[in-house]
Amino acid sequence: MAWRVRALERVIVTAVISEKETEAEAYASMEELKSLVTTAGGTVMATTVQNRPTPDVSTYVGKGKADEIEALVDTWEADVVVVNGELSPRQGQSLSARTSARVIDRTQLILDIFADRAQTKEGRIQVELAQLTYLLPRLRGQGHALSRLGGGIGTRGPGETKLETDRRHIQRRMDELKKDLRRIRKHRTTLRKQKEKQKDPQFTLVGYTNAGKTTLLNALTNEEALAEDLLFATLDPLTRALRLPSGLGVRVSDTVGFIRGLPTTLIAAFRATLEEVAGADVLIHVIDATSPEAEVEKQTVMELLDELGAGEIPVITVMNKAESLDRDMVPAVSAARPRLYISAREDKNIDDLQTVMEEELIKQMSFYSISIPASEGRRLYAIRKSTIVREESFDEENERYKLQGYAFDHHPQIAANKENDKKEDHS
Ligand SMILES: Nc1nc2c(ncn2[C@@H]2O[C@H](COP(=O)(O)OP(=O)(O)OP(=O)(O)O)[C@@H](O)[C@H]2O)c(=O)[nH]1
Repeated sequence: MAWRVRALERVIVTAVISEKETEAEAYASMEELKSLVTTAGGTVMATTVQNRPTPDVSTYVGKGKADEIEALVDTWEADVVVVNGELSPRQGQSLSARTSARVIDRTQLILDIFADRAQTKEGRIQVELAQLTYLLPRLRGQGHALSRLGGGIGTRGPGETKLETDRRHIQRRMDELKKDLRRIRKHRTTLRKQKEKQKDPQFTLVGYTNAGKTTLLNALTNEEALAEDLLFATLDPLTRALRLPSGLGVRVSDTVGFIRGLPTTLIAAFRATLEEVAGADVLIHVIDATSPEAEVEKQTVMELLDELGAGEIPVITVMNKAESLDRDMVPAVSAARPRLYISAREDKNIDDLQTVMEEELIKQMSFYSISIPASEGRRLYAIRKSTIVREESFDEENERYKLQGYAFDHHPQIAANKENDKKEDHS
C-alpha cells in the first residue's frame, strides 16, 4: 500500500500529550513511535509535541502546531509525518491538506510494519484485510486515501460515483480475502486436530514487542530463529518441540509482540497467533527487565490477554535480559512474583525456567502410579515421553516396570490403566 514508510524516507513525528497521560508515559510512547519508524526503515528528522487536554477534532494538533509541522516538513524536506495516535478520517484529511508530506498515524505505521514482516500466506492476507478494514471508513470524500489505492479522485460529483466503485471494489477484495482465510483455517484446524491427538502440552510465549520471546524460544530449544532488534520480528506463530528435564515432550510457540495503543481489532486479525495463545496450557510472559517502562508493558500485555479471553490461563512470568541489569538497579516491575530472572541471550537460568515449566504443568496434572510389563516397550516409551516421571524402578521377579509421576487426567494409557485396576479390584 502506498501509505508505507519506505526505506530512507525522512520522517517528522508528532503527538498530542493529553490529560490522560503522564509525561513519562507520553515520552516513552514517543520513543516507541520512533523505534517503529526505524523498524519501518524511515529516519526520524524531528519531533514535536503539543500539550492539550484532548486532540483537536478537526486537525488533531491545534492550528498553530499544524503550521509548525508544515514548517518542519519544509526545513527537513520530510516525506512523511507520523502522528502518535489514531487519526479520525476528518483529522487525517485536514492535516494532509496542510502539508506536502504524507500524513499517517500510529496504526497505519504498525500495519505497514506488519505488511513487511508477514511471512506466511495467512499472515499476508490478515495484514491486507486489516489494512482495508482501516481504510474503508476513511474513504468518504477522501481524495488522498483513494489516490493511495490508485483511484485518484478528490472532487465531488462524478468523484462520488467513483468512490462507490472503489468502495465496492474494496468490499469485494475483502470478501475474497475472508474466503481465502476460511480455507486456510479449515486446513489448519485439520492439522491442529492431528496435533491434538499427540496431546503434547502447549506453552506459548507472550510479551511486549522486543522483550526477547524469539531469543528465548531459541534458547529453550537450542535453535536459531531470526531474532532482531526490531519491533515485531515475529508475526507468524512458530512452534517447536522441546523435552523438559523429566523427558516430557512439550510444544513451545512464539507469538506476535504486543504493543500499547494497538487496536484490539488489529491484534484480533492475527487469528493464528490468538489460537496459539488461547489454546495454551501455560503462557510464558516474557518481560524486558531492563526497560524503564517494564511495568506499563506488563500491564499492556495482561490487559490484552484478558481481552483475548486468555486471562484464566496460568502464566509464568520471566524477567529477561537480567544480565544487563545493574546490581543495584531496581527493576521497574512490581507485582510479578514469583519472578524468574533469566538471560535468553546468554543462556542463563534457562534450566530453572524448564523446571518451573514442569512445576506449572504438575499443578494441572494428577499423581499416578503404574506397573507395566517389560515386554510392553512401546507403551513404556510413550508414558515416559508424555508424563512427568518422578520415580522409576524395575521389579526383576515379575519383569515389570513401576512408574510414578504426574499425568493429565485424560492421558490415554494412564486412564486405561486405571480402568484395568478397577476391573482387577472387582474380580
Ligand atoms: N541483553 C539482552 N538482550 C536480549 C536478551 N534476549 C533478547 N535480547 C535482545 O532483544 C532484542 C529482541 O529480541 P527478540 O527475541 O527478537 O524479541 P521478541 O520479543 O521476539 O520481539 P517481537 O518479535 O518484536 O515480539 C534482540 O536484539 C535480542 O538480541 C537477553 O537476555 N539479554
